[in-house]
Amino acid sequence: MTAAILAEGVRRDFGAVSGLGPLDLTIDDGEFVCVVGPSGCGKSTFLRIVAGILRPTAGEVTIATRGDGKVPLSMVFQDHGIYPWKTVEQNVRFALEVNGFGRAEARQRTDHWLGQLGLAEFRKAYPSTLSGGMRQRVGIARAFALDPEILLMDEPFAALDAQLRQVLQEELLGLWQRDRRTVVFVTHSLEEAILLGDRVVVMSARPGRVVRSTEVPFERPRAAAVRDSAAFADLKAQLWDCLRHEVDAYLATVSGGTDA
Ligand SMILES: Nc1ncnc2c1ncn2[C@@H]1O[C@H](COP(=O)(O)OP(=O)(O)OP(=O)(O)O)[C@@H](O)[C@H]1O
Repeated sequence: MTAAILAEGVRRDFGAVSGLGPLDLTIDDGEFVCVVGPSGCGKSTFLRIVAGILRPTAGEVTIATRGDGKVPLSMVFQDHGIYPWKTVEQNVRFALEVNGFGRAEARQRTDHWLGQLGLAEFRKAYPSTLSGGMRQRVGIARAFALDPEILLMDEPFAALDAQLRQVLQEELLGLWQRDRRTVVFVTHSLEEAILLGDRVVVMSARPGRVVRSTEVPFERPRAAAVRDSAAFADLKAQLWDCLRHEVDAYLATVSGGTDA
């Protein structure tokens, strides 16, 4: 299998602060990888480097796509990343049109995804009039509508209520099972990571490196009920053992006030 994303020795410093790495990670074409790690370890920084919106201080990320989609790569940001001066509908349609979708297809995809995300009746609303969770749904609708070959998601469901989160997790699983796009999904929830991912990557405390990479053994298609199995609980406990060590390291730096 070919690598869709190959990260080699990727580091990013912010002034005197080492934000990330060196990080090495290979993500296969069509693989769904979930990334967990303590707060501030560099998860968003890594995604932004993969997305090409931030340069690494050292190292390299190589992206290889199949070329069978109109959009090679798209990202759902933690802070929504939507335009405040465009309506909900315009935010989604504009992204499609600038990425080469014709007007009719852009309209059809916009309608479909606004409907899927419960935003149809808010299509004419401006983002400032929406709740944080709704703004996040606009960002998700836009990314899903683009159907990119590589989808980068930075805690996309964190601001949503539990029910909507579950609906969208299942929607994302369904989409992925149909098209096998490459997905890199950052989350604070181990449960979400195990439910969705082919693999869970645990990052160290800042500057984040990969400390564990574990295949998720549950068969696809996967439903939310897999969460109730003993094997799920067991895997979650194993990953938490590893993650807790890194969270403790992070807490020690915060309470010690060190910056190294
Ligand atoms: N523009 C910036 N200027 C200065 N420091 C930055 C900048 N962006 C990120 N950092 C620092 O780099 C480190 C990694 O940040 P990043 O946001 O990637 O972490 P994260 O793992 O995504 O955090 P969280 O889980 O809290 O969202 C943090 O210590 C952060 O403060």
